[in-house]
Amino acid sequence: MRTLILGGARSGKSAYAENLVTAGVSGPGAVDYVATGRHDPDDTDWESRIDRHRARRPADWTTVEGDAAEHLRGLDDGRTVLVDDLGTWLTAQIDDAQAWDLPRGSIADRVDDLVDAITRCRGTLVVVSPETGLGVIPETAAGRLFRDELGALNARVAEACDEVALVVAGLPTTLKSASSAAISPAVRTEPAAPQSIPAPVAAAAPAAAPTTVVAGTEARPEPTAGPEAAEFPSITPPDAAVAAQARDRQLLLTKPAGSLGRLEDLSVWVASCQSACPPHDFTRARVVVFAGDHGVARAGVSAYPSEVTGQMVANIVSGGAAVNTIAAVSGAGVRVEDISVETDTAPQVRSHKVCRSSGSIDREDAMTAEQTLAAIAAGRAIADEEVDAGADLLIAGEMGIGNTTPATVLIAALTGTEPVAAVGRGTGVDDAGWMRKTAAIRDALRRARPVLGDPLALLRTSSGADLAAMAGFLAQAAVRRTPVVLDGVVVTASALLAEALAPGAGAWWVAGHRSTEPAHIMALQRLQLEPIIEMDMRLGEGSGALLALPVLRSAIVTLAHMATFESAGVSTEGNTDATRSQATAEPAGDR
Ligand SMILES: O=C(O)c1ccc[n+]([C@@H]2O[C@H](COP(=O)([O-])O)[C@@H](O)[C@H]2O)c1
Ligand SMILES: Cc1cc2nc[nH]c2cc1C
Repeated sequence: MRTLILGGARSGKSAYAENLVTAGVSGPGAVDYVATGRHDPDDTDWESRIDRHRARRPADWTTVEGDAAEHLRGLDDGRTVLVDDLGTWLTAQIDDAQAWDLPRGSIADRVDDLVDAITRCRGTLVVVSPETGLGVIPETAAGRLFRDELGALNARVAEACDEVALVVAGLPTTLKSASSAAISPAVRTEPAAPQSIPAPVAAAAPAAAPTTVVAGTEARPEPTAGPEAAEFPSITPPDAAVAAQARDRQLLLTKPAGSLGRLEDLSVWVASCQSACPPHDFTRARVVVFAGDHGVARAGVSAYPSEVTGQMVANIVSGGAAVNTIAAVSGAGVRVEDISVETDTAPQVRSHKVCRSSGSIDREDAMTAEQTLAAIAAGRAIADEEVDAGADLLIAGEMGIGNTTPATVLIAALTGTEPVAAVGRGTGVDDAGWMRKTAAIRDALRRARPVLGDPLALLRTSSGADLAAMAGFLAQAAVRRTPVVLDGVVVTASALLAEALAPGAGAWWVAGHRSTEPAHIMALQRLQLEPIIEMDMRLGEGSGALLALPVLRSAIVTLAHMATFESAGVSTEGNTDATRSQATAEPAGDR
């Protein structure tokens, strides 16, 4: 896939391109950043601009300087390359050819060479280029030459690329789209009109094989994993000795003992996860959005059609979803993974794809046993990739039309709740849709009950590949001693299964928020987790967890950076033993 990102000066084109690359990268160290700007020690403004760009890039990216065309030609299939940008590349070519006073076209051979390399590039390529042709005609001959040469170069590169976007004032507009993945009018901001929801599937429909096929349009072997995918080592809890140190340190800080309330518990938890008191702020917080479709959506259980799942994956890749905007404020990187989306998605987000849609759990298994293991293995591999790339805080988010149905089934099954008490409105189904959803959940629960004591079988019959992958991800985060902020009802349903697969994993998680879904409350109670915030959200994508992240960061800075009574010369009078013992008491169990 080749993508060209155009934009004016300070339009946000580089940040957009970086986000595009980061959202889809499948492994650590897999990004080459081709820096086309040349250093000029005499130009401090230019040098500080280069520094700013460099500081923004993840540490595990490889910076490549030199001949961009040559680098693109030598590339392996699996690599992702960001070329930033063609304006400085062109300047260097004109400089080298001393062509500023020559006629247009004097560096045609170099332009041909680059366009040829882009056309043949086998990796995933994102090219940034300035759009200079919209302003006033430059006053100098050199300025006019540059503008014209760049306009011609952009046109040729746009021709060679599959997708082209123009960024204006930070907002991307798609000029050329590779596939139907572009958002269609089916993505609504309001719930669908009832008549657009497919008719419900008859409850007595005969059981069928799961509607799962091999991913991708190209022939690709279905991913496999052995039984070891679901075997987790015993989980070691966060460091209890450091937790005690952190509690003691809280008492030294310039505030009445216990006055920061739950912030104090959170700071103790982070310190114990990091085995460090004082704890440090997260250096690489990451949200991974697990995307998948669900056959049960065809029973009319959601307010939106299944096509929205693939369309929203493209939206997340482009940086336009809620998760992208909130992550930017909370200081987290975004990655989206197509685990089981029905439609085709961009190649860079589907390297862990297990199947196209999961089965309709009201009448068939969600997956085969092999796919269940492959999905858990995918989630574990994604967690490993993130931790290996330096992630020190993980968030699981999800996107999948119909996914609150399997989530509710899992939670109701594991907490012994009646469907009517657990079923929520999801994306906003109307009353008729809610009744169809309740009937589907009732039918799915009937299929789930015989396998309640077997987490693997429960995932296979009653979840989805995306939920199974999240369970693997959450459990593996605990194996890797990496703290996690949970999101809404779907992520928390997967967390219940992760705890069943890897007992003790829950000690590494906090609940970011409480969504409006009734089943979410039950799942949180079962995990003994108290949500950090409650904002009546029901979006998913990791949005609620991301909103809680600044609270977690605040907990860290208070414990790490507040002055002590001693250092600030503040009297400890009144900081009585009574308040002290109250504050040092073990947290009530709920985090
Ligand atoms: O996170 C939640 O608690 C939550 C609650 C309701 C809906 N969602 C999102 O909405 C979609 C599922 O809703 P539905 O109605 O299609 O089952 C899926 O993409 C979720 O991310 C998420
Ligand atoms: C547009 C849309 C965005 C979402 N994000 C998570 N779930 C979603 C569901 C819909 C329908």
